[in-house]
Amino acid sequence: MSTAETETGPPAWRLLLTYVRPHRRTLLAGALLSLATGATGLMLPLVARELIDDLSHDRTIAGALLAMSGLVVANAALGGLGSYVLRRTAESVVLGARRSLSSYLLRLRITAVDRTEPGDLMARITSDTTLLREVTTDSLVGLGTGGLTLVATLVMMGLVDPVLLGVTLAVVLGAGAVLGLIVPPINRASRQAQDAVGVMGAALERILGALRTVKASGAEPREERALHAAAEESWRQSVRAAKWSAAAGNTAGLAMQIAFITVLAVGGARVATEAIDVGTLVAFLLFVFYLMSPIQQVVGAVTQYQTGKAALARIQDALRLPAEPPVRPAPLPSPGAEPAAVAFQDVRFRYADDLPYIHHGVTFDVPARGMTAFVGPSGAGKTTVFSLVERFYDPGSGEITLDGRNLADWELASLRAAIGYVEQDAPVLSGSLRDNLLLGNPEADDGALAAVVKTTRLDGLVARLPNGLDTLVGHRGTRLSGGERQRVAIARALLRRPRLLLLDEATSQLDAVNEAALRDTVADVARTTTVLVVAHRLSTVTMADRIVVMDAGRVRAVGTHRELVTADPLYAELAATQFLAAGG
Ligand SMILES: Nc1ncnc2c1ncn2[C@@H]1O[C@H](COP(=O)(O)OP(=O)(O)OP(=O)(O)O)[C@@H](O)[C@H]1O
Repeated sequence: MSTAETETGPPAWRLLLTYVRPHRRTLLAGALLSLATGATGLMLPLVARELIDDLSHDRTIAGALLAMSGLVVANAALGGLGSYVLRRTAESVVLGARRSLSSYLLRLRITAVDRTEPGDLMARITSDTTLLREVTTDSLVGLGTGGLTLVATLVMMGLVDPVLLGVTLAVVLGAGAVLGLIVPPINRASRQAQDAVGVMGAALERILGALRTVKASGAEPREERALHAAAEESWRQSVRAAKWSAAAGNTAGLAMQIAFITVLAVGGARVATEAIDVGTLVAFLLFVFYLMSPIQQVVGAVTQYQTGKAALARIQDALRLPAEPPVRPAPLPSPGAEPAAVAFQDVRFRYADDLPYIHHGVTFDVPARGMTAFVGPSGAGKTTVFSLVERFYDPGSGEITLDGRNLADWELASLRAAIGYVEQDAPVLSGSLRDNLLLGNPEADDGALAAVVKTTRLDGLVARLPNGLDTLVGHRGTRLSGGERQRVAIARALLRRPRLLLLDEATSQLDAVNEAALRDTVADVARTTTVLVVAHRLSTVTMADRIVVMDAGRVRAVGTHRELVTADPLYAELAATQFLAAGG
């Protein structure tokens, strides 16, 4: 996702408000506590003036001292409570953003996933959302409470001495103009720093996902350089943002010092001409001192918002990726449910508008029950057939039906609930063997689990493992062999009691004994379920009820093994080479 994508769409603050809205009451409570803290601070100069007045008129100062002590204690207590409430709210905002973003990412369409780096998406959930914490407390509350305190302080100053207020305002407004120039680069640098964190996440994911290959290829130094480059870019941009933030903070600090000195000089002259008394000057100077905090707060809010805005823009980019509608989980087929029929009618499909067509009018008809094998050279578009049946993608034209009903008319969850899908590279997720098997049907009871473990010949493995089904299989199932992963994937799909089983056969991985056993299992399943197999083995194909021969995105022949060997030269050639040469 490029930085340019942030230029469109609603402003970042609107997204921030969406996350903040559920917490508006606690945020308001925190803001009120902050204001109360500010108010107790504001009252101090007035009491100080009383104290000086009492001293100069030989009155007792006990009352004033007591009031000052009370105000100091109240200031500390309210301040502490306020900052806790605000921090807690900010964490809740982060939680809300993480929840909604992670739910959204789970619903991403596969087309969107094809175009993005998982590592970068991960950074958006982990790192970018974290930045919302400061935006909520520092920016929203800072701007609100700091702004109000600022106005209240200025009003008090105006009441004490309008002339000195004019002097103060002149200095403050001058500083404001300078700040207007300093702030925009903070946003740019922050966005680039966060983008670099995303690049780093993507590079990390790429390396850790294939660490064995990286090591075997001796690619560590190059990959290390790529990682370091991304980390350094983030550092460089963060330092740039820090430089501008520091300049902004110090401009505010400098403005206050100048205001202090100017007020001292002008106020001193006014005391000399008896326009005001010393107590008024001291009170005004204290107000200038108290002005420091809200001004710093407002400046901090504005600079902090630039970082938050950059993070919000990255979150917004992720939320603009195409996603599937939210689904209610659909019930799995009940035992003995009717098998499904599948048909493709003149389907044309390409993975993206700028890519060539993969299917150029694919047509076939698979009746309910039985086994249909898809064969053809590598890249013919066989796996793509399965992706379309699962509605990972939608066809450009033509019609795909399940039970005679267009896939687009199915509720996505019900459609997928009817299907068991075994991918070619048989993904296994980290966690236990049991977690992996139950992934598609968490309700399955121990009996069903044991039965499926037996039919997929995983029982020997389970008996050997130290913790049986509860043994952890490692990241992507690295603690299992390729053949075991394949069998786990098949068991997982079978446990769903699918009405349609899509089996993308692995090109190798199963030994002869297990292969024969699984063939029997699949043949068994095909008696009660519709089974589609992308076949790479002649042994699978010969037992199929029908074979669909695909080549370059078209169906060139349909028939049984016996028919096709004589009727279709490509099939005859594939069969002669046992599918291995072409199926690769
Ligand atoms: N997500 C994707 N984005 C873009 N192109 C893709 C994508 N997936 C597959 N392709 C392309 O689509 C074509 C068909 O792929 P497909 O996986 O359907 O072939 P296949 O017949 O199953 O091949 P094999 O027998 O090697 O598994 C290939 O040329 C591939 O490069």
